[in-house]
Amino acid sequence: MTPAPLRDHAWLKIAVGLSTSMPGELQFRRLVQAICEVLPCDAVSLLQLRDGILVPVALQGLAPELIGHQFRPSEHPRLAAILASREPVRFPDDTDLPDPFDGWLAIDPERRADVHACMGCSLYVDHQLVGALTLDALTPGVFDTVDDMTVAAFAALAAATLRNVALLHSLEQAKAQQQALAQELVQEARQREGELVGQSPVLQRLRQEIRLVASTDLAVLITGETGTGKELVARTLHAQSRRADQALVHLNCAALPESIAESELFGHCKGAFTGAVSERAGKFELADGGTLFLDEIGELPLALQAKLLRALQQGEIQRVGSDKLKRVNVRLIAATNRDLAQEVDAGRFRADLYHRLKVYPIAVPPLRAHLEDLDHLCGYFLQQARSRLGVAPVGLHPEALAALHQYDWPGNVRELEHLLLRASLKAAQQEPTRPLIRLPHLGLSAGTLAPQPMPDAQRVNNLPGLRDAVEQYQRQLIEQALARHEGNWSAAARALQLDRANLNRLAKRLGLAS
Ligand SMILES: Nc1ncnc2c1ncn2[C@@H]1O[C@H](COP(=O)(O)OP(=O)(O)OP(=O)(O)O)[C@@H](O)[C@H]1O
Repeated sequence: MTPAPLRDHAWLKIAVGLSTSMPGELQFRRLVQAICEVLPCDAVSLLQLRDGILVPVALQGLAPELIGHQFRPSEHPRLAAILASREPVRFPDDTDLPDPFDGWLAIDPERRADVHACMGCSLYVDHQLVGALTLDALTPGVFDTVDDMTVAAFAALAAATLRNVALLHSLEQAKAQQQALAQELVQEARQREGELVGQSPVLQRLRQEIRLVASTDLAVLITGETGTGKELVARTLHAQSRRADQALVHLNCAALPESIAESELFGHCKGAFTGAVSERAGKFELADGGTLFLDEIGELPLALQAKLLRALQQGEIQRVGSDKLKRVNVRLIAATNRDLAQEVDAGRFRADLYHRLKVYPIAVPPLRAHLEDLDHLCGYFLQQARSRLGVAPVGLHPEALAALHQYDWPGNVRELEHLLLRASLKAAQQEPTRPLIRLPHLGLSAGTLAPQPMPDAQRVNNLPGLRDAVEQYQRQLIEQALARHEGNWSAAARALQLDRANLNRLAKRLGLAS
């Protein structure tokens, strides 16, 4: 066929459609319109193969309601023949094979005319069958003048359009998935947002600091011993910031094998390394608009520290395997129980990153520095334990509370939380209706208890008599034995070389048992 100027125009329109991201439906429609302009046909259909069924995605010259139909190739021999061939297929005008579009031509509103001339071409993308293009006309023999090359060129364009639209669709899906994931993280952050319990001056100051820095976008470095509540402080800070409606993305740098650390932080492209089977966003991208919480930052490998610094300085990240930079707007909160200044001196942490992170340092105090909050914290965790274990309200014997006040809490608030959970379980097992945590339930051996300081006045004026001192010593020995044998009175009696009844009597007299 000799291409006419109008026809050149049609090719151009298709090419422009392919190079833009116009909606899929529109691209398909433009394509079939252009084919009708170039070729002498009355009807064109572009069919997409979905799970073995041909589904019309664009029609020209055919009844519009056909768009909702589905065509099983096994029920339509002409379509089956088109799919079975890599070359354009022409059907003789007098073929016995029924045409799927008989009676559906739009120029025949009575739906009476049968299609006379018919041809079609299968569509392939990367050697994969993706659909079919069909051309129909009422005039017999009209396609005899159309050469295979022109039809094959249209088929290639149709296949490219199908691929283009599928690609755009999957990109949109990936974006939607990413947004859904970010939203999930926001929800999770809200659910896990605990309450910072305590009214001591130390905690009041901590709360003030959180409030002060929350309203800014400054990087915050939270330091403190393990279990002091650094993560809780980070969550509270995010919840009080203007990013509260966006994600708080948590990354524990200590649990990050060096080999995947970069991809976890910055994401990767498909094929960037073995196992990178698909494109994946990193934590930085997921936190875009929100907060990235890097826990245990002191454990981040040196090589990654340099990349993190660059991302913070430039506000741009690069997925592993990609040469494109992506702008991100992320507020960083980092936490560590290491002395980062010391790590810098030892050459294990970059000084420039350290200074960048500690724009606003917050030190979370150890529990022994705010023991005034202990009663309040106990109440809070006992209530939590009760609902977690599904038991009756759990009480705390004054002696047990006194022992908790004597302990020096190397594991801080987390240790208290776990200890009370364990003790609640033991107490509820012994007294299900009115569980009461007693000294032995705590499992604290006397050796771990710090000596209780005696008030000065008592020390001078109120020295214990011998009897009191002996009783105190007996009490201590019994408590130790009970703690060592997890509250088992018979085992404790054996360890103390007493019989069980004598131990009971003695314990009652000393106020250790009722
Ligand atoms: N003041 C507090 N009020 C209520 N709960 C607290 C408080 N401080 C800590 N907790 C609780 O103690 C547990 C440990 O806290 P968190 O995980 O925040 O500690 P961390 O300092 O981040 O520990 P690590 O350094 O080991 O990661 C959590 O369950 C937390 O909710």
